[in-house]
Parts: sequence; structure tokens; C-alpha cells
Amino acid sequence: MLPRPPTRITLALLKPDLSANNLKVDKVFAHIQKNEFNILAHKKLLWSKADAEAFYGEHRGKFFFERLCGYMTSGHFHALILEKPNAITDWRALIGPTHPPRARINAPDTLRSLYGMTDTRNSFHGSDADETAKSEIRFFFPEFDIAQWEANQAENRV
Ligand SMILES: Nc1ncnc2c1ncn2[C@@H]1O[C@H](COP(=O)(O)OP(=O)(O)OP(=O)(O)O)[C@@H](O)[C@H]1O
Repeated sequence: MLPRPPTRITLALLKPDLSANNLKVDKVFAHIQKNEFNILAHKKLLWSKADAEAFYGEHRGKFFFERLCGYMTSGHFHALILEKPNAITDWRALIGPTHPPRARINAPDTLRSLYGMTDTRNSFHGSDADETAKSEIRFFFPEFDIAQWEANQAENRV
């Protein structure tokens, strides 16, 4: 049997504005399947202000920080671990530019173009690098054994 190509993992969020609409959530999940991501874990969460401030701590002090934390605590949202070769770049390509109005002009087929509302309410998140993905996965899924996942990857390669 041929070895499977190595895969990567990323943390994806379907933010509260999108998660409030089950029809949209179903469409996004269909899109995720169609683009051949493997969903390794999935949970629906409701954040406290402290949770939002902890996750978005790097943005503390920026003009949009309070708005961002208010938005992320406004309702339930979905967190997913997605797996695929190039999961990080593929998921970020699928969701598109951070700002939906720009996405509608420059990347009209992306999820933020289709579903995002404003610069803050942009409906999705995706990790931007391997190390960030791991730390974000630990934040949302402390029970997910990254070391074990990496060991399984290495085994599949021999
Ligand atoms: N100029 C802005 N005005 C309002 N909100 C913003 C602005 N820039 C970023 N945000 C909000 O802060 C979040 C985090 O910003 P960041 O720069 O990390 O963008 P990103 O990496 O594209 O988005 P994410 O981290 O959610 O994938 C954005 O997703 C958006 O909700």
C-alpha cells in the first residue's frame, strides 16, 4: 500500500454571526467536506468575556479589541480541528481575506465574501502557521493529543 501524503492540522472557527444560522452552518459544513478536510474534532461553545480576551490577547489595545470581544461573546460558535495536506493554507484560502467587503471584490468565491458581514463580523477564523495552529488547538481542545496525532503521522509515512 502506498504511504498516505503527510497531513497538517488547523483550528477553524465558525464565528457567532454565522453559527446563529443553521442553514448557513450546514452549507459551510458541506463546503468543508467538498474540499476534502477531515474533521478530527468539533465542539460548540459559548465564551465569557475572559475567554475572548485570552484568545485575542495579541489585539488588546487595538481600536477594534472591545468590539471583537463583544462579537465573540454574542452567541454560540463552532470550533473545529481540520486535517488535510496543507490544511492551514487551504482553509485560509477557502475563507478568504479578513475583511469581507474586500473579499467580495478580490476573492468573491471565498466564505468570507459569501457570508461575512463587516470587518469585525467576518464569520470565520483560521490559524496562520503550524505553531499557532497547535497552540490554538490546545486552547480549544486541551483533550486532543497532538503528540499522538504527530506519532500517527510519522507511522503512516514509513
Ligand atoms: N480593522 C479591523 N476592524 C475591525 N475588526 C477587525 C479588524 N482587523 C481585525 N479584526 C477582527 O479581529 C480578528 C482577528 O484579526 P487578525 O488580524 O488576526 O485577522 P485574521 O488572522 O484574518 O482573522 P482570524 O484571526 O479571525 O482568522 C479578525 O478576524 C476580525 O474579526
